[in-house]
Amino acid sequence: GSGAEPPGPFRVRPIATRRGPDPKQDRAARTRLLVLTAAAELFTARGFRHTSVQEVADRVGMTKGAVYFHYPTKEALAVAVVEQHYARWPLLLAAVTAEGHGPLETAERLLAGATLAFRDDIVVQAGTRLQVERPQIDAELPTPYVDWTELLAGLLSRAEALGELRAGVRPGAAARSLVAAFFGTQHISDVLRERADVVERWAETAELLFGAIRA
Ligand SMILES: CCC[C@@H]1OCC(CO)=C1C(=O)O
Repeated sequence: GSGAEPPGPFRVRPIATRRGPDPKQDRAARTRLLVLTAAAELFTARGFRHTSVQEVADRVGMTKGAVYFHYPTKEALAVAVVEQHYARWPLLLAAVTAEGHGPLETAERLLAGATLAFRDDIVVQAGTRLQVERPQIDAELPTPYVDWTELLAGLLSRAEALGELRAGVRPGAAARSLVAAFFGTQHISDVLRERADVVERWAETAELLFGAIRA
C-alpha cells in the first residue's frame, strides 16, 4: 500500500473507555503488570525454560495460585510478555509520526527510538529473547519481524514516491535489510555488552544503511 496508513499491528488502539473508576479492575490490572514485569526480568535473565512460575510468584511476593489466577500457565505469561513487547511499537510510531518528518527520516527515527527500548525496556528485552526461544514455547506467539518489515517497506515506498530513495533501491529489499541489520545489531550488543552500547552500535549501522539508500 501507499504506506500512509500504518499496518494493523502498528495502529494505536483507543484505550477502552470505562464508565467510571473500577477499583477492583484497577487492582487486577496493577497486579498483572507487576507479575508481567517480574516474569520479563526472569525470562530476560534465564530464558523461558529455566524460569518457573514459582520464581515469578516469589519475586512479587505472591503465591503460585495467585499468579495462576491471572496467567493460567507459564506459556500464557510468555504470550503476554511478547504481546506487551509488540504493544510498545504503535506508541513509538505515533510519537515519531507526530513530529511530521518525511517517510525516510521517520523510518530512521523509529529504529533509533526502538534501540532505546531495547536498551532500557525489560519487556522488550524479554519479548525478544522469547521470540528466539519460540521452538521451546508451546503457545501461539506472533510471527516476529514481519510487522516491522511491512511498516518500513511502506515508509520506504512513500520515500520512493517522493524521490527520497536512491534510484534502484527496492523498498521491500531495503526494509528486509534494515530489519535484519537491526535484529543482528541488537543481538550482538546483547551478547557482548548486555545491550549497553546498542544505541551507538545501531547509530553506526544506520548511518551506513540510510546513507546507502537515501537519494
Ligand atoms: C526491528 C527489528 C525486528 C525486531 O527486533 C527484535 C524483534 C523481536 O522479535 C523484532 C521483531 O519481532 O520485529
